[in-house]
Amino acid sequence: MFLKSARIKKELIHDFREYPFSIPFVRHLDELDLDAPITFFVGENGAGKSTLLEAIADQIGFNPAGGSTQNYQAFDVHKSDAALGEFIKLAWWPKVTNGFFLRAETFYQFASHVDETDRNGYRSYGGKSLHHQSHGESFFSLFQHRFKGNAIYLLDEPEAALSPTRQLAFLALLHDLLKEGNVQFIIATHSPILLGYPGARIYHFHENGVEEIDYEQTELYQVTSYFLQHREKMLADLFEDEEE
Ligand SMILES: Nc1ncnc2c1ncn2[C@@H]1O[C@H](COP(=O)(O)OP(=O)(O)OP(=O)(O)O)[C@@H](O)[C@H]1O
Repeated sequence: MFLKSARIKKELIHDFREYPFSIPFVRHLDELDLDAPITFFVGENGAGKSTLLEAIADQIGFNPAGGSTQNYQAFDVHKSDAALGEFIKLAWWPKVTNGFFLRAETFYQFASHVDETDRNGYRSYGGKSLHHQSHGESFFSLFQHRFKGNAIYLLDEPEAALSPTRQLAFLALLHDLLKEGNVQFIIATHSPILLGYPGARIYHFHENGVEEIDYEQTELYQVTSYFLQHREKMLADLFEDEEE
């Protein structure tokens, strides 16, 4: 583990009505402990998970549009500035700058950037251009070939392109990397499969701040398991109004 915590520099914030300070968790959170090998961020759409992940990436020196320190500002994506970056303070022991910030929505641009700059036969990406692999294959190639120890990985919805089977394979890959003990992951997710990684720390982002919760307490787990067990009832309730 490398990154111990992220503190919000409240002393620099003057107006909580302005974005990104208007996101509810920013007002309520002072410091978030991150001293776990694997930390998940969960919560409703718009709760601010990506905003915090992006700010952490920015402060590490990763390109906030996605990539590593080598890719910093190498490719630019509209609206990729880390709005909260300057307003957080990271505490390390020890500091690392190896790693990667995965953003599903800018992965296409990242793949183009790799096409322009790769000089070693796409060795870090499974031997072929990420554009010549399916969306899920290209994500998985990155995880399989580029992710190594002695590094920190920030992943924003890595499940976006992965089938359930590949998500399970991704868990196995995480497990192999974490076994070595010198790697740290912070992952924003909506996947009940990824979230099931044993012993992970789970932070729930909500209107009143950020709190640590157990897997079974998460809405992701509860809604998914209820849906799978009571699909017909749930759909009937959902469509009730429409059919009247
Ligand atoms: N450039 C921006 N200007 C103003 N508001 C923004 C901007 N970018 C994001 N927001 C708002 O900030 C809030 C937090 O967005 P963020 O993307 O961090 O949420 P999230 O928890 O990652 O959501 P999701 O689960 O949908 O990915 C949202 O309400 C969003 O609309």
